Amino acid sequence: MSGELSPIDKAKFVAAKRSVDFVEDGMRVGLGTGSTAAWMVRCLGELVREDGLRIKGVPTSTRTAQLAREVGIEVISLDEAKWLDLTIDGADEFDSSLNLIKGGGGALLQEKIVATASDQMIVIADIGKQVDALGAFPLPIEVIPFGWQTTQALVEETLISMDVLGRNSTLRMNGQRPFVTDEGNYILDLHLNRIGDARQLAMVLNQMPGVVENGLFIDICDCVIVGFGDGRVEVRDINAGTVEESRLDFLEDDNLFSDLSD
Ligand SMILES: O=C[C@H](O)[C@H](O)[C@H](O)COP(=O)(O)O
Repeated sequence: MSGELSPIDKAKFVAAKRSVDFVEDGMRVGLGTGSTAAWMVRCLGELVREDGLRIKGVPTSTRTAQLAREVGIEVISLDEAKWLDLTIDGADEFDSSLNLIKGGGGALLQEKIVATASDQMIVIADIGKQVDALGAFPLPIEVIPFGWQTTQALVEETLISMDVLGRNSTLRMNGQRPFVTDEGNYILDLHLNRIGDARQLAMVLNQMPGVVENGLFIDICDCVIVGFGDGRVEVRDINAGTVEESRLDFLEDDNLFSDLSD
């Protein structure tokens, strides 16, 4: 039951639950990837099945596509949708300007394409993801497998010359083999500790041959919904400059939450 869930899981759940209030009938919705986004997909599925909500979902990974179909959401490709009303996704870090690090689950490339093709991007996160400066979470960059070590050396040399990085990047592994993204690429995690100029870093990284995309999301997120372990939720809208607080008191009664807690 719900009592067995950690405060972080409760925080993720309440942020996800609040986010589906922003989904309206007929919308084309980008569906993020990760543990927080998975709660959101389940909450949306419940609305589809029980309230007759009609939406089309564009998943950002094969994992999310599978979950969305399982819970009853109609899945279409981004090319079928062409443009999206809203994307809801998790994040590994967010700062006060709502710039993000994403890609802890390796889905940054599709996530960035989908979020950029949306009228609005809402991030859902537990309060532990909030930082003063991005970079404590290792910054993922997606690289082409061909010559990846040469790309890694180029990245490191360039960042050392910018005083951003010591020789400290790692190839993400899946057991004994490199982790492979949905697009067939590898991930390098850059251990930066603190990123001074995230906008400049994002541009420099994407200019390097072999780098497909980086996990910095600059000026893409419009709103973050922050969940707390006690059921409190804050909706922070960067464009409106507003913070709306509420509390979800349903934790013990919520069917979906109880089901997932078992
Ligand atoms: O590649 C993965 C995504 O960027 C996730 O949204 C991010 O890693 C956050 O995941 P979680 O909600 O599991 O912390």
